[in-house]
Amino acid sequence: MISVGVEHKVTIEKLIVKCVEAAYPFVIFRYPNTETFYFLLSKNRETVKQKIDFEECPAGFVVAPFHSTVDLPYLYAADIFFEITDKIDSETVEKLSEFLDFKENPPYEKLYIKENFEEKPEVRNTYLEKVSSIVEILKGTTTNKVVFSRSNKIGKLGGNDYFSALKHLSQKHPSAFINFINLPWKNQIWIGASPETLVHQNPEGKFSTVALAGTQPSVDSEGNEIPTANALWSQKEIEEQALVSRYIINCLKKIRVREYEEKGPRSVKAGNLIHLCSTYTIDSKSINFQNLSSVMLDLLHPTSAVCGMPKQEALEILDQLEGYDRELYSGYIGPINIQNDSHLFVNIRSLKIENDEITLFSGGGITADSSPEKEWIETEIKQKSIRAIFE
Ligand SMILES: C=C(O[C@H]1C=CC=C(C(=O)O)[C@@H]1O)C(=O)O
Repeated sequence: MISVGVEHKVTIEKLIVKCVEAAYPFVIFRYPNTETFYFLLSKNRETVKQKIDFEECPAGFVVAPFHSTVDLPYLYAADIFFEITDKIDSETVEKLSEFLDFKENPPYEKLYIKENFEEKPEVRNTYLEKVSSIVEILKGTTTNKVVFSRSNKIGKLGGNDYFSALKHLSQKHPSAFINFINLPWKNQIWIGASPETLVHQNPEGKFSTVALAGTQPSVDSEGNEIPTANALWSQKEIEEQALVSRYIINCLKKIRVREYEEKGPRSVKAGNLIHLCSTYTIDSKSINFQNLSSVMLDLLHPTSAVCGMPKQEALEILDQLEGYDRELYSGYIGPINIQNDSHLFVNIRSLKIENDEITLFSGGGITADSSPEKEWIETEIKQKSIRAIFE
C-alpha cells in the first residue's frame, strides 16, 4: 500500500483528474434540492452492461443510452462511494491509493470554451424544414407527438476544474439532478442538470415518476423572474404534457395498476425554464407488486417526453429525420440501490465532452400545432440552460 503524505494531499479536483486519466468508470452526482455531492467509482475498468432489475442490481450507478433496448445500460458498481466534503477521509484515500497514483499535482484551471465553433446557417434551415415536415406528418396521421432533437458542437474545452463547474451548475439548477459521468470506453464525459425523474423507488417501497413537458423561460423580457404560479400555458403545451401523462397511465393500465396517486399538472421551475409537471406515486408494498420499478422502467423508457406518441411511430420518424446518434442524451442515468434508494433520471439538459469538443443536446415536443420557429428557439433556450456551466 502506498502511504499518502501531506505532499500527496487528495482533493476532489485532483481525484477527478486522476480518475479521468486512469480511465476509471466513475460519477459525481447531487440529488435535487440538496447540497451534498457524492462520488461513486467502479474499480473494474471493463464494461459491465446489463438489463436493469432493481431487485438484482448491486449498489451502483446506471448509465443508459437512448436506445437502451439495443445497446444495454452500463452499470457502475459502487466499489468506492462517499459523500464529498472539504476533506476526503484518510481511509478512503488509502483505498484509492491502491490503484491511483496521487504523487503529481496537476495544475487546475476553471472550465471554459477556448475555441468557439460557429453554427452554420444551414443547420437552422434544415431543422426548420424537418420540423415542418413532422408537423405535416402529424396533421395527416394518427401519430400525436414526436420529440425531435438536435446536437450542437459548440467549441473546444479549456480547463479541468470540473468540480467547481458542477457546483456552479448546482446553484443555477437547485431542483435538478446534477451529474458528471466519466464514460472511459468512449473517452467521453457527460455533464447535466436533469429536471426529470424517470423512476424513483424510495426505501419504503414507494414508486414515483413524472410527466414533464411544455417549456417557457422563467424570466420575462425585462429579466424579472416569473413566479411559477403566474406561468400561462397555451393549448398546444397543455396537450403536449397531457400526452406524457396519458402515456404513463397507459403503462400502468398494461400492468393493471389502478392504485396510483396523481398530482398536478403544476408549473415547476427548472433553471432558466418552467415546465408543466404531474407526479404519479404508487405504494408497491401495499399493492404487493415487488418488482414494480423494474417493470415500469421497461414500459416507460423512452417516454413521450423524449420520444413521442405512439412510441413506435415516433421512433420511426426520428430514425428517418433526426440524422444523428443521441448516444446518452435522453437515455436514463442515476443511482441504484444506494442507501436503499434508487433514482433514475432522464438524461436531458446535458452536454458531452469528447476529444475536448463540447456538444450540447436539446429537443422539444412537436405536435400538429407546432411552429417550427418557436421550436427552434425552445431548443436554443434549453441548450443555454446547460451552457451556463461555462459562464
Ligand atoms: C427533450 C427535452 O425536454 C423534454 C422535457 C421537458 C419539456 C419538453 C418540451 O417542452 O418539449 C421535452 O419534452 C430536452 O430538454 O431536450
